[in-house]
Amino acid sequence: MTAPPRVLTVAGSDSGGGAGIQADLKTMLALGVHGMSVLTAVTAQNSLGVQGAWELPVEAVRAQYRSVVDDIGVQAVKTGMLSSAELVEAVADLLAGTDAPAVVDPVGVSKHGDALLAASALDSVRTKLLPVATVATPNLDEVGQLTGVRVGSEPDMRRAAAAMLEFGPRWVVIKGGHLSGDAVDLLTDGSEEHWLRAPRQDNRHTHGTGCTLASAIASYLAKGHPVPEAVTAAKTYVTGALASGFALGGGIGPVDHGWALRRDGEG
Ligand SMILES: Nc1ncnc2c1ncn2[C@@H]1O[C@H](COP(=O)(O)OP(=O)(O)O)[C@@H](O)[C@H]1O
Ligand SMILES: Cc1ncc(COP(=O)(O)O)c(N)n1
Repeated sequence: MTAPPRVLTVAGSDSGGGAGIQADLKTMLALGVHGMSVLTAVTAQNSLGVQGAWELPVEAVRAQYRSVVDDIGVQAVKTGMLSSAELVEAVADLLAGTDAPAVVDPVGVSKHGDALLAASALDSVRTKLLPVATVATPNLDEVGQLTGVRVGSEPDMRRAAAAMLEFGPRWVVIKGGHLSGDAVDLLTDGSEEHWLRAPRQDNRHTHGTGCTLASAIASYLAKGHPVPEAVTAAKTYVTGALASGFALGGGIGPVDHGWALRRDGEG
């Protein structure tokens, strides 16, 4: 068998298995690419929230990245929780020296409102990380934190996208998941505009949606799809995963990463 495309996630661990590295690797398996990971932080996390978080030393992050990229090679990289300014800057430097598209999910806070990025790291995200992103995928809270643009409606998403593009990513996806009505995301590079619309799933088990979307984009890019096709296919994957998200624990359960594998009616 020939090797599948290789995708690397640089992100934090979610012990509950719904978001972070665990969501990324499950998404990659479901989409038929070889998933690899550089761990940036460990969280004690479950359906109720984040009970603790511990960052890895910057040398440990650099060493994992070099081990993977120098031997195995990557066709796409996805970044998630980066925790501190020091880690943001180290990862931005590593991405700048890698010849593969980078999907940057500028993770700020968890669904429960727990901080996953220090406030002091925001400036490094703006000036170091976003300029090396092929696609940036902020949610509305992250857009607010990074640009100051508050999005309350679809027209505001255009202004938010323009403000994000000023930091230098090639493309931006403004995720409208937190608005009401249809789940609408705006993908743009400043000249093309693609509105990606899916019916809102009436399901509170949405833990990991952002990580899943970004990893799916990276997986489709690694398979050779251009950005608009990759983001459209990733939106279809996350919508299906959300539709069959399930209860686990006493709070917000995970999306179902395996839904696309079970479409043929198996177990
Ligand atoms: N209830 C929902 N129904 C359908 N799609 C949703 C729903 N909530 C979020 N999404 C979609 O999931 C993806 C992740 O968005 P969002 O939940 O806003 O990100 P994050 O996890 O970073 O907060 C987006 O494509 C968004 O439109
Ligand atoms: C380690 C880690 N990384 C990212 C998220 C964000 O995921 P979500 O916004 O879906 O809660 C998370 N909760 N934990």
